[in-house]
Amino acid sequence: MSDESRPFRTAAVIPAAGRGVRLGPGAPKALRALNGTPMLIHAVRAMAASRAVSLVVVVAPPDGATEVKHLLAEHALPDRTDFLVVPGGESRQESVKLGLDALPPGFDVVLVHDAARPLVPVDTVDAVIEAVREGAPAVVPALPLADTVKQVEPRADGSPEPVVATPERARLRAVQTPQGFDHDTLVRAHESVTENVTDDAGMIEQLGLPVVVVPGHEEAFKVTRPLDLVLAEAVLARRRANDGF
Ligand SMILES: Nc1ccn([C@@H]2O[C@H](COP(=O)(O)OP(=O)(O)OP(=O)(O)O)[C@@H](O)[C@H]2O)c(=O)n1
Ligand SMILES: C[C@](O)(CO)[C@H](O)COP(=O)(O)O
Repeated sequence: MSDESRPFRTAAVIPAAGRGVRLGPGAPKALRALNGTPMLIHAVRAMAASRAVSLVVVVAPPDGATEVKHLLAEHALPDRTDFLVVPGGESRQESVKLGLDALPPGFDVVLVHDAARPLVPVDTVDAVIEAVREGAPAVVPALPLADTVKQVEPRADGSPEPVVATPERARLRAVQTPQGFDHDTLVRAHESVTENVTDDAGMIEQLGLPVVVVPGHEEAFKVTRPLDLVLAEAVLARRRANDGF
């Protein structure tokens, strides 16, 4: 974390190297269009919308770095933000690590944000950054669950899975991105945790360090399956109607 003699510097790493298998056949998910603009560009704009974010590192599909550089050059983005593009890896975890490795020195706060969450509002981004600046080593935006969740015993043979527990719903949260971190803590986590995790905050938990939650936002949902594309287009249409955006 920075000392008090200089301001915090914040960078965002956007893992965008996934195929999007659950979305169905087509281009890599981050390059597919929402309202005519690639999902990745929406996600980049969402990070650059925060005045605190001075660098965005895009982790591109392994063979797509040149195409992503062209996309960044072709679309309007804030002048105050710098951009870097690096090729990604086999897993989300590996892609985030490659993005972290590309960060120049001098950043105190790092956001990790899925390209697949293109519509996160800037207030959520700023709330995450603020909580890290106030001293939390790791911060996640999250929402309470609408569904009851059952823990099951998976069955390889396809037979009905037995329920083994019903966690108390009031204590569960659905976690979104951007997740925010003290830079050195996140780097240490990516260097030392070898188990597969589904989010970066999970690595911080494995180091035994605290992770705190700030309110997430319903528009920060992840585009995973085809129906999510319908919802994303509807959110953009509502924004256009409300803001002329
Ligand atoms: N090797 C990978 C895999 C995923 N991601 C990124 O991690 C984010 C969250 O992953 P997810 O939504 O699961 O995307 P995919 O892995 O593309 O989806 P699927 O599992 O359906 O293939 C996405 O922005 C995705 O591009 C990545 O950078 N590198
Ligand atoms: C990081 C994440 O978006 C938090 O909810 C999520 O864990 C990514 O999971 P995925 O299975 O790689 O989409």
